[in-house]
Amino acid sequence: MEIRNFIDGKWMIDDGLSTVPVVNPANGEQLANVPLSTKAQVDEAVAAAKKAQKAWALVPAPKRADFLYEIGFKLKEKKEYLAQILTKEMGKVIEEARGEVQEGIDMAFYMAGEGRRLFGETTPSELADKFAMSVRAPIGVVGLITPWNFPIAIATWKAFPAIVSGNTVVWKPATETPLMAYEMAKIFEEVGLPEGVANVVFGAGSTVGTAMIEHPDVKVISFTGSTETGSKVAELGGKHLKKVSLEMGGKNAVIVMDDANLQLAVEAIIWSAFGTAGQRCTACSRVIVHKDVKTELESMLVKSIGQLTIGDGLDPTVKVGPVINQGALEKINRYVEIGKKEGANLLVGGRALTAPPFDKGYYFEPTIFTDVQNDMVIAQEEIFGPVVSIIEVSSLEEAIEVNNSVKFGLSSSIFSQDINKIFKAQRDLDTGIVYVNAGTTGAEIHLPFGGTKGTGNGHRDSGQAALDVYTEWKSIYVDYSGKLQRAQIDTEN
Ligand SMILES: NC(=O)C1=CN([C@@H]2O[C@H](COP(=O)(O)OP(=O)(O)OC[C@H]3O[C@@H](n4cnc5c(N)ncnc54)[C@H](OP(=O)(O)O)[C@@H]3O)[C@@H](O)[C@H]2O)C=CC1
Ligand SMILES: O=C(O)CCC(=O)C(=O)O
Repeated sequence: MEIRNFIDGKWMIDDGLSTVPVVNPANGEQLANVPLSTKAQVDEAVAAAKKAQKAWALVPAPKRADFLYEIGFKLKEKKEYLAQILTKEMGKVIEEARGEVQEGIDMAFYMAGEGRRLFGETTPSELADKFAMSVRAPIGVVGLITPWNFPIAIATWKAFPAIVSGNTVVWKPATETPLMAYEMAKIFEEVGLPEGVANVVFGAGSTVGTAMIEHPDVKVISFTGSTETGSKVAELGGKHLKKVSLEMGGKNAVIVMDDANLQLAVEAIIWSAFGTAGQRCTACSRVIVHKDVKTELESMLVKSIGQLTIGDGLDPTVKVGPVINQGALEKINRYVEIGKKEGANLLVGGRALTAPPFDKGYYFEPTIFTDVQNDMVIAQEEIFGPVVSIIEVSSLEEAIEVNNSVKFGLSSSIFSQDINKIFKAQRDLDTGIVYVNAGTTGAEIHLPFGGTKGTGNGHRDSGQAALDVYTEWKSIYVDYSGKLQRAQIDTEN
């Protein structure tokens, strides 16, 4: 199958472009070819988006929202079909793929609801016969750059709030996982979204992403990906005075206190560390455990890991699928070797699986290191694979300090039954998301999603907060006194 760019409501025939294969990480099967677009396609897409934007902004927001409802219904109708493709291109197990498509459906309906809200403010004026209000105004053409680990959900977190608030979008999906974007473009076409409102341009980040950021008609860049790439995006965006929203890496921890329900903590750690083979920015990659329960927690974790089936995510009995590609496998392996050299003890796992039936895909055993010191590389850097470090602490204060000592600030979690400890922790943990008696993953789409420090730059995806990325506040004063009333004139003296 040849994937095509979707620009101005049309499928482009870019015969001159080179292509790269899209590969199923579970078994090496070639699924499609994706074009490597150039600046020329970006220019075309941005021109189409710019042309469409003025008219789109004048469509009443509830009518814009009607398209999102239609998109939501289509996603629902195609949920199983899309989930199967998602598992094939990205590797996550089918129940997680269904969950991801569901996030897209939820986001479509949630943001469609915004078409009848998009609340502004009215306030009293200082002056008589004067009305004061503020409204959200669209910004223009928005560029979206998305990663491979959530190839549909993250795009919906960005595209839907942008579209409902009157912007038009140019979306560059990750080259590794273009099929979800291709399917989404088909849905844009099927629901009759006006030409140019949503455009999809496939290709390498260094070419297509850069061309989008540098384009003078792209006013906002919304990026999710690694901290390394995000900082390049911010630098280039800053140079071109773009509004840039960044969601980047994480080094998330589950804190297990001495009074925790250990069974619950174990289930949460297993799910949030090894779900999606650890390739979530919210994945648990550190367990910060109170010394009094460390040994018991470790033996429960080892027992639980033994029950995880590894394999092709399309098999419903499989709990841990492959990682995305050979490069990821090698990166995870490197970190495991570093951990061993640093003196951490390998409790379980630690190897890539290369013998049949795993030899055609990219599989890594769920891995736990224990006796990890907080300053070790494996305790500080994002590994983005199924590897967890256990760090022992003696108090809640120490647990919070360890949690906060990394350069990232996305998600954290505490297991305790003591309300005082829980409230202290939710106040002092410095991440954008805090879970209590639950793992570090599983964000809901109607709350802000994002993090502090090296994870973000102050913006958020999802929830009402996402609207702040795609709108400008406009304050409007209407004077109906019929005379010139001068504000800011002090008449008292
Ligand atoms: N905080 C959050 O919300 C989330 C963060 N992440 C983070 O994303 C990372 C994994 O995703 P991954 O795709 O590898 O991340 P990358 O940063 O490599 O890529 C993300 C996107 O940026 C593009 N890109 C690459 N280079 C540039 C560039 N110079 N200019 C503009 N765009 C560029 C990529 O394109 P291409 O690859 O096609 O070349 C891709 O579409 C992890 O670090 C993870 O923590 C993931 C999900 C959520
Ligand atoms: O697990 C979650 O809450 C969402 C994770 C996510 O979006 C990501 O890892 O990219």
